[in-house]
Amino acid sequence: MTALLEVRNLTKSFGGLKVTNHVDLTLEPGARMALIGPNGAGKTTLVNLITGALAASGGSVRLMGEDVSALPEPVRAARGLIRTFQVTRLFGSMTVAENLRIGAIHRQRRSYAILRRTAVEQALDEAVARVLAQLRLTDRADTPVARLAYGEQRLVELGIALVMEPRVLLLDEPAAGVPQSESHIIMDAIDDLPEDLGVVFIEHDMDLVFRFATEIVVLVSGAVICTGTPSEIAANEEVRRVYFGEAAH
Ligand SMILES: Nc1ncnc2c1ncn2[C@@H]1O[C@H](COP(=O)(O)OP(=O)(O)OP(=O)(O)O)[C@@H](O)[C@H]1O
Repeated sequence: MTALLEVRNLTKSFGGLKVTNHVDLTLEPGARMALIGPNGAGKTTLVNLITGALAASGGSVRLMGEDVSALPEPVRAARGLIRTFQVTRLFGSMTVAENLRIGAIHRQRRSYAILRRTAVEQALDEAVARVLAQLRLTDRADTPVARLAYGEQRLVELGIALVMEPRVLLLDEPAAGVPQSESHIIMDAIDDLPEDLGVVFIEHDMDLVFRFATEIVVLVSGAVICTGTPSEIAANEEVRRVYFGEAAH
């Protein structure tokens, strides 16, 4: 089976500072991969290199077997490499459905070009309705985003990514800023995503990581120090020492 995403030897330097150091990652369909590491470990930079927001100094990114390393960010997005941001970027005065429609229009450009106008409108409505239902936001469709609780705003942000029909979804701290009592709503939504999708998420809350990840990648000083299942990572001495700050015995 071809991996959804294959990152090989990815490297990035800012001047003399190597912030991504020969990183290898493989994401299979259905994976929920958590990217963890101390502040400044290079997690966001790695996501930016994968999406093409930042140009790599070396290495390659393959999406469903195809080398996309030389492609700009919008072209990678059009092929299904979609990301969300640490801080929400929504249109507060517009409704939930209108925000999702913007994502749907981006998607439309890539595949509805041959349809008639009414068919396009219908396809947009259907795509928005599908994602609203998937995220249990249907009853919020006509509410301006600024009136939603922050946790729901983050769900809308996830919705915009979903309406673009990702094959690989990269989430930069999807539950950041959401009260802990509500963060499971977002993680449950991620957990419920279609089986054939691959998800990479940056998360600092270890409870969420160990509850939702199928695979964990530990990044320290730009390099992957360990990759494994949650139980393998929990048992790894080096991770406990370097990342969780436990004294070596
Ligand atoms: N544009 C830039 N120019 C110079 N250095 C940068 C730039 N962007 C990031 N860095 C540096 O790269 C390193 C990694 O930053 P990055 O934001 O990727 O880490 P992170 O693991 O996502 O951190 P956090 O958990 O705090 O979000 C840091 O030392 C940061 O200062």
